[in-house]
Amino acid sequence: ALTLPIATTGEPILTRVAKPVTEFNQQLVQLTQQMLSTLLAAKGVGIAAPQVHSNMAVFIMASHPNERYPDAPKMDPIVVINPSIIEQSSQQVIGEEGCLSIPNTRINIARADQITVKYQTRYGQWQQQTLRGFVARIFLHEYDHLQGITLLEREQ
Ligand SMILES: O=C(O)C[C@@H](Cc1ccccc1)C(=O)SCC(=O)c1ccccc1
Ligand SMILES: [Zn+2]
Repeated sequence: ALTLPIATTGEPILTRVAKPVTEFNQQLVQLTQQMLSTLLAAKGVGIAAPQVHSNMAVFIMASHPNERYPDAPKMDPIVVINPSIIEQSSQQVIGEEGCLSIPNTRINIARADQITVKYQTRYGQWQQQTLRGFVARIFLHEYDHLQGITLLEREQ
């Protein structure tokens, strides 16, 4: 699977609301494979479909320890499709974030420390999970991308 060009600030795709996935077909599998290759090549911890010019409600989370979050969990990439947030803790944590679409930028963002989420796997199976800490932060960052929101809109 080859890597895809990453949209950067100013490209309209980053400001649009992504559309729900209805066809769990080979085309979707190929998109997720290309998103994963792009994510790994960019050494990120997440990537959303709009960032590779696709308007589908799909993102990948791939937490791994990094200089900013050295104790981040090392996890197998998770493909998240048609996500919704069921609950967010009122307790928030401020943390530094980057964005593959906003190069050379680090912004401190307040996010809920714990969230309950629902999403479909690449096979269309519904999952409901509670996420905490850095993984919850990644989910919320990618979920924002599906709403057409980036760090620049969240910056105080
Ligand atoms: O633009 C993206 O979605 C990728 C972004 C995801 C993300 C980073 C940090 C917090 C939440 C979500 C990145 O992976 S930026 C590169 C990176 O690995 C990183 C940058 C700053 C802090 C921690 C990690
Ligand atoms: Zn981003």
